[in-house]
Amino acid sequence: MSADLAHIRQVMAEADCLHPEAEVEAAIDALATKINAELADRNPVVFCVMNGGLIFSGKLVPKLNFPLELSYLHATRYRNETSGGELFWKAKPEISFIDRDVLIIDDILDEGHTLGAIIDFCRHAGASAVHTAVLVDKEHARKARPDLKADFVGLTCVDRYVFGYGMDYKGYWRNAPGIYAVKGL
Ligand SMILES: O=P(O)(O)OC[C@H]1O[C@H](OP(=O)(O)OP(=O)(O)O)[C@H](O)[C@@H]1O
Ligand code: HPA
Repeated sequence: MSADLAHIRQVMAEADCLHPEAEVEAAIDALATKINAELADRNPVVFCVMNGGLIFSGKLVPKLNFPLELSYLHATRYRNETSGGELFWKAKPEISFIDRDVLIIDDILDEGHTLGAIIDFCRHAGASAVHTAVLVDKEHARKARPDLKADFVGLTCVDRYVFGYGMDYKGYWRNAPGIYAVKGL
């Protein structure tokens, strides 16, 4: 079904900006500094989690100043909806990472089902260490594994449905240049 573009435009017009572009860019800079300090000698395989991780990865990876290999994987459980379902692998990693450090880059750690499943997959597939970077960690008490934290977190956000910087509202506004919360959600 095609999207109602008037509704999509209205969502942007009415959204609350939680983190403007300059703040997000500063957070990405700070994350890069930390990752450069911690992973410089690890020769990692870096995986962008599509689709949401695309913008964040594109901004972060060029700021990493050490040798790495870059690829992608695609696991999804929201499928353009605003609540999650079962995790579905659209693309498993193709590049080998046996006995390698892996760095997973995703846009948001919400309930954590997605990141948890990706970490499990990478460990079972032979990664020697799995590091995780998320642009946003959403603060609430519904985490699938309360002990699961991302190693590198750019920003936190309140418990609302957010979009921008790769995160979508019904497939749209991944291009929004800041992190916005949908009115009423
Ligand atoms: O912590 P969770 O509650 O599991 O949610 C976080 C995941 O949900 C989103 O992906 P989505 O399933 O929407 O796929 P997409 O990236 O292709 O939009 C987001 O990009 C994370 O990967
Ligand atoms: O708040 C969110 N926004 C966009 N995508 C998401 N995936 C999980 N939570 C969210």
